[in-house]
Amino acid sequence: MQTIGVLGAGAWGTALAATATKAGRDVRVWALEAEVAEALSAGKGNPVFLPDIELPKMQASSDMSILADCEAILSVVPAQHARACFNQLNQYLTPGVPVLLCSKGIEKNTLSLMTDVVHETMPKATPAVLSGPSFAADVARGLPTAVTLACADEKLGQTLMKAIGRSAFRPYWSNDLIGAEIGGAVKNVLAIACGIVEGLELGKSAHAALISRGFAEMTRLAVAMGAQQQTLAGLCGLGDLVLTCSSPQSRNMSFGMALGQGRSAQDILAERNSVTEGVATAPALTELAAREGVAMPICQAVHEILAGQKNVDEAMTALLNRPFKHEGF
Ligand SMILES: NC(=O)c1ccc[n+]([C@@H]2O[C@H](COP(=O)([O-])OP(=O)(O)OC[C@H]3O[C@@H](n4cnc5c(N)ncnc54)[C@H](O)[C@@H]3O)[C@@H](O)[C@H]2O)c1
Ligand SMILES: O=P(O)(O)OC[C@H](O)CO
Repeated sequence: MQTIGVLGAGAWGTALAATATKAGRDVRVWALEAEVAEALSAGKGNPVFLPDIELPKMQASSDMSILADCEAILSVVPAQHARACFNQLNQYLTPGVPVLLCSKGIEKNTLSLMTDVVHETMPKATPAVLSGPSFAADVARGLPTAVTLACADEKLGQTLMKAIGRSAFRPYWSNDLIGAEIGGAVKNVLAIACGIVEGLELGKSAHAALISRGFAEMTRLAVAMGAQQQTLAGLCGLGDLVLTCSSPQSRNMSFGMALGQGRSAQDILAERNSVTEGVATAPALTELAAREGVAMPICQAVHEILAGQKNVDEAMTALLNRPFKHEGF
């Protein structure tokens, strides 16, 4: 597998394109913004979404036909834009081509996971999922991490791992696509909650308790949707949850911190050109949890705050006054 297409040149698409280039692949990048495509093609990095990081030169275009006939596609557009992009991408795919889903979110209103969106828009494609603890800036700088690469077919999974893996970017194979998707989507909402706890200065004990109970929520939903429990204990679940809930380098966590400090969601988002996936995923997750009959009180509290149904203090008081119960998933 030599020719790799990358759909989306935000911070993560750019970092993955750089990784695959360093791994020796022939990489082609589709960027929505012409200025990003021009800068990447000229070897000037990505001044919009990954400024001040030196990157290898790569072929890029804002014309999606650049992805025609690639042997694999990495999809790295924000979850709420995936469907529109896939509708356009479909015409350029060869039958059976793997589409490795690297974004972390659930589609609003339809409650579709990204694999569902692939099935509905690109029936020729074979979906796979890449998820795990990985800040784009770290990966683009060549700092080491490990991620889950979930693919139903182990042989195809191995081929994809060899195509994009390097010593500093270590994929581990799993056959559990649903587990990998749910882990990545839910951790973003939980990171907003952790940020709120941090912004309210509730202390590190509260922070750790929230991560642990959040992990129980994530696992409950994933298992109810057919995932394997052990997947959530891996890189795409606990691994990414710990990373995203631990550092203001996370957009979701820093968004939550600002909310906890009393700022409005609208004001915080207006200052950003980057995506904060947990914001759109929170309402979708609340609906999905209700549909599956799964209790997700922390994620629901985030949704209630974002929907203006409760302020942060009211949401926190409600969480702390839930009935005592048996621990566990
Ligand atoms: N940045 C990270 O560290 C990181 C790591 C792992 C996963 N992810 C996931 O990758 C996905 C992309 O995030 P990112 O950080 O690369 O993005 P980003 O915040 O750096 O950039 C925003 C992206 O959204 C794109 N965009 C905006 N409007 C669009 C539209 N109408 N159609 C298509 N694309 C549009 C922009 O072109 C750009 O690529 C998200 O799901 C995120 O959760 C990000
Ligand atoms: O900056 P965030 O919160 O979107 O998190 C980035 C990655 O998903 C961390 O693995």
